[in-house]
Amino acid sequence: MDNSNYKSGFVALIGRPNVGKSTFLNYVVGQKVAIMSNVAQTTRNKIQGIYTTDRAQIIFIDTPGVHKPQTKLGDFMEKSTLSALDEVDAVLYIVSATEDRGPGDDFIINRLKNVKQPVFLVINKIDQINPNDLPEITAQYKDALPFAGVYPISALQGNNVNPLINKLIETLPNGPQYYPSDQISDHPERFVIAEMIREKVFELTRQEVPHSVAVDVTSVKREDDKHVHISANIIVERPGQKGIIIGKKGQMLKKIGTKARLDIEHLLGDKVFLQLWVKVVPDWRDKSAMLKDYGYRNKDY
Ligand SMILES: Nc1nc2c(ncn2[C@@H]2O[C@H](COP(=O)(O)OP(=O)(O)OP(=O)(O)O)[C@@H](O)[C@H]2O)c(=O)[nH]1
Repeated sequence: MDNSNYKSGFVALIGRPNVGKSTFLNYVVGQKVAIMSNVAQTTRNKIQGIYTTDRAQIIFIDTPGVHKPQTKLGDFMEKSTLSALDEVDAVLYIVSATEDRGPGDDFIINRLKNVKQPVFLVINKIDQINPNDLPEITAQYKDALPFAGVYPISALQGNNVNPLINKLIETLPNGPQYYPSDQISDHPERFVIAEMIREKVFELTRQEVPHSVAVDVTSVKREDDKHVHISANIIVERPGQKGIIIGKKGQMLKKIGTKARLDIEHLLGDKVFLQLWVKVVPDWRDKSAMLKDYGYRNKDY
């Protein structure tokens, strides 16, 4: 096969929390790789989703929501977001059509001013607005940067996503297919498994448990060619949070485990035994050394 016209490259997704970055990634990559939630700032790591066809490969970097750092974790997240921008071939700046431009956007726009690669403005959630309002929404952003293109989309329904992908491919340099076509994420399985468990914790406990929850997958063992045994710790900051996650007679933890197991089985295509423990580690977010242990590694993600 002649590969000389093959296009490939890295694309960063950037935008305020909750604008739909994970939803976009999931739509394009076609499988659940990034945590999705109504709660802001759940995407803590740069998660890569890989889109591959016979003419192009796009490796998406899902940056955490940009926000003002208050803890070492926040600091770390911000650094990794910004350094990602220097390494990519294009940037998708995603905004939500349902929210006005705010200080968070000004912050991002300021950072993007130094980016030399093409930046596309993606206006998401257009399924939520009256089409007549689109010009007014677009006007809030369109002159803020020399955008390489403006794309109103619905990441949830897929509207107008294909033209955006085609334009992105056009923009990318000629290059090799970096990853095999069946690979959707270059993260270790453990990371995706931890994210799936974290997602269930948020989904089921809602507002009761704050974002100071980490999941540490301690072992993934294959019993035979159809069965996988997984152990993981859910790490919280306070005993009260532990109580909520365990629930009355362990009911909540059981529910979290069952829902997470089904997702993990779907991911791995195997039967899974999932064992969950809840651990209290006070102030883990402020302990830099421990961030490493819980998988927030600057180099890897
Ligand atoms: N109606 C509608 N809802 C959307 C669309 N895209 C995302 N959402 C919803 O918006 C919420 C936030 O979406 P996410 O994909 O988690 O947002 P995110 O930008 O990754 O958020 P962070 O991880 O906090 O940075 C979810 O409830 C999504 O279902 C869309 O195109 N239309």
